[in-house]
Amino acid sequence: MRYAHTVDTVRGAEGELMARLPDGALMRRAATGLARVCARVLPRVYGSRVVLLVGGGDNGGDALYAGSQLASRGAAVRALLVGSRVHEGGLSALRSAGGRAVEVPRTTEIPAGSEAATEMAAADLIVDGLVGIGGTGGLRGPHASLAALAGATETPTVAVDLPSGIEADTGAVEGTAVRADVTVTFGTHKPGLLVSPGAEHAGVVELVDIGLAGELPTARLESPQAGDVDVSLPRPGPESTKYRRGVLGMAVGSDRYRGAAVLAAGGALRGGVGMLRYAGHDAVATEVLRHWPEVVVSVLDPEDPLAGLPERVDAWVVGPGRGVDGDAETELEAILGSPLPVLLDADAVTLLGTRPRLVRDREAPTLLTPHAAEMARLLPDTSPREIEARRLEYATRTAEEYGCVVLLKGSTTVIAEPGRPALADPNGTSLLATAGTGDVLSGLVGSLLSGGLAPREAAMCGAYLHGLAARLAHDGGPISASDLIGALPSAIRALRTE
Ligand SMILES: NC(=O)C1=CN([C@@H]2O[C@H](COP(=O)(O)OP(=O)(O)OC[C@H]3O[C@@H](n4cnc5c(N)ncnc54)[C@H](O)[C@@H]3O)[C@@H](O)[C@H]2O)[C@@H](O)CC1
Ligand SMILES: [K+]
Repeated sequence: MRYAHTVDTVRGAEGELMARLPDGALMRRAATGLARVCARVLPRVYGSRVVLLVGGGDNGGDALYAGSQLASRGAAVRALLVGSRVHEGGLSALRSAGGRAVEVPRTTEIPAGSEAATEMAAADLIVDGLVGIGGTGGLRGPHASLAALAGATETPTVAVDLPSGIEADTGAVEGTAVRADVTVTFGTHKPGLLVSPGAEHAGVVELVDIGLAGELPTARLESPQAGDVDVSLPRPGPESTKYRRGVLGMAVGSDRYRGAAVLAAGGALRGGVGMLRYAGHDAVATEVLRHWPEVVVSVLDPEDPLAGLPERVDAWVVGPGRGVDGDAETELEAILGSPLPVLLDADAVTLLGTRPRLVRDREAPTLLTPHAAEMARLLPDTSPREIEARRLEYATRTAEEYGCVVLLKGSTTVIAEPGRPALADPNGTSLLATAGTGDVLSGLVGSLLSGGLAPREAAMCGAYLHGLAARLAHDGGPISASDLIGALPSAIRALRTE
């Protein structure tokens, strides 16, 4: 698991630790770790050209001290100072090691042809020490234009603590932000490094141990790795039967949207469900059976659909392609009235927007899996764009307001449960941005719910495997939701070799 803590928590922990250590010890640890990573990124340190972007705070101080270490190993290091002040200790260390520093004029626009821009383009490495956890709001003045000019070069870029311009606690990006190839972060991850859009600016994230672990409380956010999914995933043992492995009920798809049912069923079957009981009208049920003969189908009578819903199941998936008419609403109400775990996706989430009490008043485990537009129907005062910009915040808010577990789909899948650390899936990929992948996810996560996992863990494992399957299915061209189903078994197998 990767753990991330908010700025306030990091500052508190650093304060405790600093009180017991000699002055400057933490910054020395941070700068040494940073210099080590920079040396790995450079083809060779001796003779290389390094440009430091240095803001007025301790983030700039880290860059200056690391720069001094590279300079003492023979790199030509030049610092561009943009803050209204500069870390004096760092600056004198750089100068003593033979590095040079120039003040950048504090005009807002630094032109593309300026000396600073030319130097960045010609360098072997840019080190971004503009702002770290002390940054507030979008980058201002020369900070913004240096970040933009750095982004216009091909020069490898290492960000100090976090890419300047991303909000440490949320991953929100307002305006220009540095795009790093590698981010060297200190003591613990910051949420913004694990959640998009911030995560997309961070590149490979390297954590430098500065001795903070003992001072840190429970994380705000966790990001599962292959081993975490591997230990949580239910696997059949010698005593398993189809019933013990879990029976999933599925009220998904309609005569109009038959594909949703076929895809969700595929996700459940390849996710390892013991038995899948599908309920739907004749045409869609026939289609499911044609694709997956192993499914046990209940054909619903249009005159009395509730009577045909299967009873002996361990969990339910409801919603994708099911519609939002009166029948769909009555069915949703009936299923939520059971004491079983229920996953609500797509149309079921839309219906919930008009009947929030259906979940708010429910005590049994409930998991919602909306994308941003569906989530916006649950939080009428917001918009999909706002949700995408602040995923962690809105997933957490929805979980709290509805009193259930929420998996917010998209660039970074975020999972929130009241009172528990949120989870950020590390496997997000734009390969998944194609119709039907959400249906596969609902079936996959449903199979894990029926196998006995709690909603948060089922969502964590499902999201991880879903992204991994997309990557494994990808051989250079686009993939479709059906390819994803085929790759799920390899994704489960790959957990042990990742
Ligand atoms: N506190 C500690 O014990 C340690 C801190 N370290 C470093 O210190 C950093 C935090 O340092 P600071 O608290 O000095 O803060 P920062 O260096 O992150 O930023 C503060 C400076 O940036 C300016 N600024 C803030 N937002 C801006 C914006 N949007 N546009 C332009 N300028 C902006 C401020 O005016 C101030 O000069 C960490 O990220 C890390 O790199 C490390 O050395 C490890 C130890
Ligand atoms: K930075």
